[in-house]
Amino acid sequence: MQPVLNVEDVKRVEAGLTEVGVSISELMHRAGSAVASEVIRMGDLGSVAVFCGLGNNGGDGWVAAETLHGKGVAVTVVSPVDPDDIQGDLARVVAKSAQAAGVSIVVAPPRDKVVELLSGTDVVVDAMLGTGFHGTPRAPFDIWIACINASGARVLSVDVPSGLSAQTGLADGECVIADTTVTMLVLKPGLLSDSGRDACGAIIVAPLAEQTERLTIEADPVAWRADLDDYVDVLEPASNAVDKFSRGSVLVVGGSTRFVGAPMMAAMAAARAGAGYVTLAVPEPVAPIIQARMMEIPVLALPAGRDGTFSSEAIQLVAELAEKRTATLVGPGMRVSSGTVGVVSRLLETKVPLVVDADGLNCISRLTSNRADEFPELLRRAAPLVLTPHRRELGRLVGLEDTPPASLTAAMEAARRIVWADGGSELTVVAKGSATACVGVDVAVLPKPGPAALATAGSGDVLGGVIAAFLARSNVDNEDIPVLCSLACEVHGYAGSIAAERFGSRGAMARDIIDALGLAEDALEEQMAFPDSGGAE
Ligand SMILES: NC(=O)C1=CN([C@@H]2O[C@H](COP(=O)(O)OP(=O)(O)OC[C@H]3O[C@@H](n4cnc5c(N)ncnc54)[C@H](OP(=O)(O)O)[C@@H]3O)[C@@H](O)[C@H]2O)[C@@H](O)CC1
Ligand SMILES: Nc1ncnc2c1ncn2[C@@H]1O[C@H](COP(=O)(O)OP(=O)(O)O)[C@@H](O)[C@H]1O
Ligand SMILES: [K+]
Repeated sequence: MQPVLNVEDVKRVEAGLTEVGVSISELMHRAGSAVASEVIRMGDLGSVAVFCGLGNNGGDGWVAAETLHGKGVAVTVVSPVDPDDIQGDLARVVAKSAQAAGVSIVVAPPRDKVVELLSGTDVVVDAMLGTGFHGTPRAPFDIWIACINASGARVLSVDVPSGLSAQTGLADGECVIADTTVTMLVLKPGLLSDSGRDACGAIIVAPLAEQTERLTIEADPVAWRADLDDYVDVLEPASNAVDKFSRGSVLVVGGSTRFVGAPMMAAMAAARAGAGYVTLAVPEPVAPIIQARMMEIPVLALPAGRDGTFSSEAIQLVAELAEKRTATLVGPGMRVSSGTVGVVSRLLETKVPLVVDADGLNCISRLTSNRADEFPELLRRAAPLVLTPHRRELGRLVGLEDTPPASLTAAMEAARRIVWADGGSELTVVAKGSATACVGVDVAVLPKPGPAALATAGSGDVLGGVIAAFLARSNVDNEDIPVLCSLACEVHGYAGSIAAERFGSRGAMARDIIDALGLAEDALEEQMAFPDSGGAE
């Protein structure tokens, strides 16, 4: 797994490196030379334009420009001010050095000059704004960013695309859309989430020093990005000596007269994700409709109230059904009523692995008056418990119903309030979004995010089914459940890619993701076994 550090903690690595004798100036030289190497690797370098800002991000750009110039590349630096007028000492020194070496410099060009320069440029190095960026890009950078994005040149961003927050992944104004981002020392969360996913292109981490890895771990990574080989041990190896029960049995509890599709999708997804036996428990009025559409999955009709949701008579029956299965998923399409709240709280008392999704989560919010983090005894149990909220559901769980988490880091923070209050390794919160974090008490694991095709109604029900199937199929220790959930997210994401290929990136529906799950898992397993064979990136 690769560590991800909050931007403020990157400073601790920087300080640690200074203590072992690697100065900031030395780091800047190494950063600039890492950028230059990557530019050269990009090839076809007729001419390169390096757009520099006034801080150390700009300093990296000046070093890269001088290095490229020294290798005979035609390079022009675009700077808002003359090197002598750069305020920061470090950046001024490297800018003057580049100037003395004969690098061509254009100072404060008007927009039409920038456009003209870009029209003859093959590669742009974006060294305007780095981790010191805050707010909205001011002139001239706002103009330069727009011109660069419109230019069609290949773009390499230094540390982070200018205009993007390396911490939140949000961009208040326009940000550079890069083909490649060479980020210094370590991954930062904003590169992996929200607008960062579109802006960064391929991300290359330049560690800059051999001590970086140790110092990064000492600086307490906010999350770990999973690699395929991290998943090798979390699922049981394939065997022919199985029957349908030993392959894992899943109970899906959900549905109401208002929502019939959600529990069906979750149950189908659990079956496609390899559970040998899936049973669906739904309120009695909708059971015949659902059974008529489900061939492989038995549907159990449980007592319902006049509102079309589970009634209190269903509570004990559901618990007894769950105790006979390897894992249970509760929530899809269930609505919030006194009966469904009772079902969820009773299931939490059982001894079986449990996934709570959708209205199951809203039942927990109802039970705790939106403060799940203040009632840890409700969630504390011996068997695994996985909550799968999207950001609005997560907000409702922790008193942020009016201001749900708006970034990956905010979502991880909200999820941590729940898991840290609980304190046990049985609980994992899968904080879903355009980037998802699987947050346990000791670690937050970031799966490789799937395509935007996943943003379609029912896609969350599918993920709930996959996680339940994986819990049913796996024997991992509680500590490894965040990794197991991360694998479930990657299978879901890969299935989204297959569905998008088949039905179009905008046409894929949740049912298509379900149908691709089995192929997606096979393909991922193949990539795990033969990591160098390529496959979907
Ligand atoms: N960490 C490390 O070990 C290493 C870090 N390194 C590099 O240092 C970078 C961080 O450098 P940094 O701290 O100087 O900040 P940086 O991103 O250049 O920005 C500051 C400048 O931007 C300006 N500015 C801010 N907001 C703005 C806005 N909205 N619109 C316009 N301007 C705005 C701000 O102006 P101010 O707000 O102060 O008026 C100031 O002039 C980091 O990303 C990496 O590339 C490497 O050298 C090697 C090792
Ligand atoms: N832009 C996106 N890129 C990648 N994955 C996404 C994106 N938007 C949503 N997802 C994923 O799709 C799923 C949507 O879940 P959810 O919001 O619960 O949907 P629903 O309630 O409609 O079933 C989650 O797994 C989420 O991580
Ligand atoms: K930048």
